[in-house]
Amino acid sequence: MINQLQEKYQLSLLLLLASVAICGVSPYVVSRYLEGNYTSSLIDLSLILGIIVLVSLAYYTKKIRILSALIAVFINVGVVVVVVKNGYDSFFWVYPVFASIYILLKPLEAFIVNILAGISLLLFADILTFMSLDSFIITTLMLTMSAFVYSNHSLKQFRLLETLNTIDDLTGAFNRRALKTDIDEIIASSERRGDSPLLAILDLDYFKKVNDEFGHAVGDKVLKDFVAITKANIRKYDRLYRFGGEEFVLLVSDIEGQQQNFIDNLRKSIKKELKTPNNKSITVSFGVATWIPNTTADSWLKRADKVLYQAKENGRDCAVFSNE
Ligand SMILES: Nc1nc2c(ncn2[C@@H]2O[C@H](COP(=O)(O)OP(=O)(O)OP(=O)(O)O)[C@@H](O)[C@H]2O)c(=O)[nH]1
Repeated sequence: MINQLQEKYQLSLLLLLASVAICGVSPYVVSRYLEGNYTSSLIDLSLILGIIVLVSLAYYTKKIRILSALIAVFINVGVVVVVVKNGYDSFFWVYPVFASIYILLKPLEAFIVNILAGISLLLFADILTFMSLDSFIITTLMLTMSAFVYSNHSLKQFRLLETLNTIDDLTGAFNRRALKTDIDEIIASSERRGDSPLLAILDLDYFKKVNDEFGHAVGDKVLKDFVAITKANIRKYDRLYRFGGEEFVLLVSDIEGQQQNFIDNLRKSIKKELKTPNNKSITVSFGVATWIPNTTADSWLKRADKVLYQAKENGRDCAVFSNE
């Protein structure tokens, strides 16, 4: 979920960057060709074509992070080459290129890439023949540092947005929206790699009684405690989602051969640690369905829900595995 949001955002920025590069650099390809400056025209043309190819690859392969990094290096090398070749005439391209690196990389990475490009300019281009060293250092540093601050701030805002979009604010578990995306991803990766994930629906037993006896605020705290205990007893890559009310979904990535033990241990840990204010154990019923070929998000949830019903019928505080 988180990645998908970021992916879409990054992809739209890449498309914007490609459009700006085409509109901004194309006139120079033509004018330099007409002036007889064929090498510069060819360098500009290569820059445009390279950006188009890399952005198209990002669009079709969705390997956005690595291709963004390649584009960043490509355009920074490009601008150094252009300034080495054309000197003062092309120097001012340094500023928009340095700023656009922040679209492509994380703030610190962009900062480092820009510093390296700045050093390369000093080493390989004759910029000190038309500007002083202080002017070069101060103007490029001011630009890259302002872009760093802005980009860092945007990154923080983006992360906050991701959290608001994917986390249940009462319990801190992932929300239903995140579940939908993650189930689709886990199904796709199981089909590709033959993993054995499982999906379990966890439903607190007699939770209404907790609310009735101790009040809604205590009920809320029990839900939060349940999430904290469950998270502490699952592995790093397993994820817990609030499905609604006192019902949660657990997605366990790859657990071939240990499903029964894993679920039993989790159920027992919750029973041991989750308590009412008068120290009575709160138990949980589990409906568990392992991934099988041709599973869809819907059919997976339905299989788990069906056996959850059986677990409740069997007297609760137990786990039933689907054999469908
Ligand atoms: N405190 C609190 N209660 C909630 C929340 N969401 C749902 N509930 C309560 O959860 C209770 C669910 O009750 P039931 O569906 O009857 O389930 P149960 O009492 O756990 O019984 P079984 O599932 O059959 O064992 C209801 O009383 C809801 O009001 C919440 O966010 N906070």
